[in-house]
Amino acid sequence: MSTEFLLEARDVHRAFGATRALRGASVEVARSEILAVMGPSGSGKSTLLHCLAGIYRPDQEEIIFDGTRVDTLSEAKRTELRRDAFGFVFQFGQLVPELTALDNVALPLLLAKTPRKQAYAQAAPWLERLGLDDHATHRSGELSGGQAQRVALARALVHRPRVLFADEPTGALDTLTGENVMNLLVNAAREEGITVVLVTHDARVAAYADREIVVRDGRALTTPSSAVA
Ligand SMILES: Nc1ncnc2c1ncn2[C@@H]1O[C@H](COP(=O)(O)OP(=O)(O)OP(=O)(O)O)[C@@H](O)[C@H]1O
Repeated sequence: MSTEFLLEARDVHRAFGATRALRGASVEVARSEILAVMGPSGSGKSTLLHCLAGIYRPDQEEIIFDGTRVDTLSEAKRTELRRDAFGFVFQFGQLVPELTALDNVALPLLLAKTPRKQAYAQAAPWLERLGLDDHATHRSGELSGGQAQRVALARALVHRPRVLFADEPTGALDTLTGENVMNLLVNAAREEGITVVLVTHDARVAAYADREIVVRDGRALTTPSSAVA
């Protein structure tokens, strides 16, 4: 099995009842690449991200991560893979509002049974790195949208994932705040060599990526120009 790419979808199909969200989507993501996934609303972008991330199991064909078939793994193994190798940033609602910013960042490590002291020692520098050290003890429900998204980013990166999956990470933010979050996301990914799959509607956000693909009618097209027809 080829390990040239870190992550691949090969001819992936996925339906929800009568809705055929993916109809033979194929995509290859190189190591340390930042890939933007664009396309119209309802075209299958989020479904593709969920399949690549081992959240949804495709109805047909393959997802391969680092040379291993993900779609045939047990639910428990896919959960383990997501926890250990992947990080996630979504548009909304990822933080536990009652917990402080620092607790939220430490949470994935605590859930992975990292000793408490070590988890907090690992989490604190991420808040600092994302310009949030003054907000470490604030409850996340009290943060602004941009601050909350930076905490979510710190939480997604704290265990040094191999792949960061970001689904409209700036979708709820104003332009300037969104740019700030994207700069932090891209810089952190480049410094850590983390591969990024970034779903976005916004061409300005996609411009941060190394490459973009367009999803249309459940299939992935490799260049925007080929999507026009
Ligand atoms: N959990 C689900 N249950 C039922 N239908 C779903 C589900 N998830 C997605 N769909 C349907 O599958 C199709 C593709 O949805 P998906 O969310 O992947 O598109 P998208 O390109 O990410 O859209 P958007 O840009 O609007 O978020 C849509 O018709 C959607 O309604």
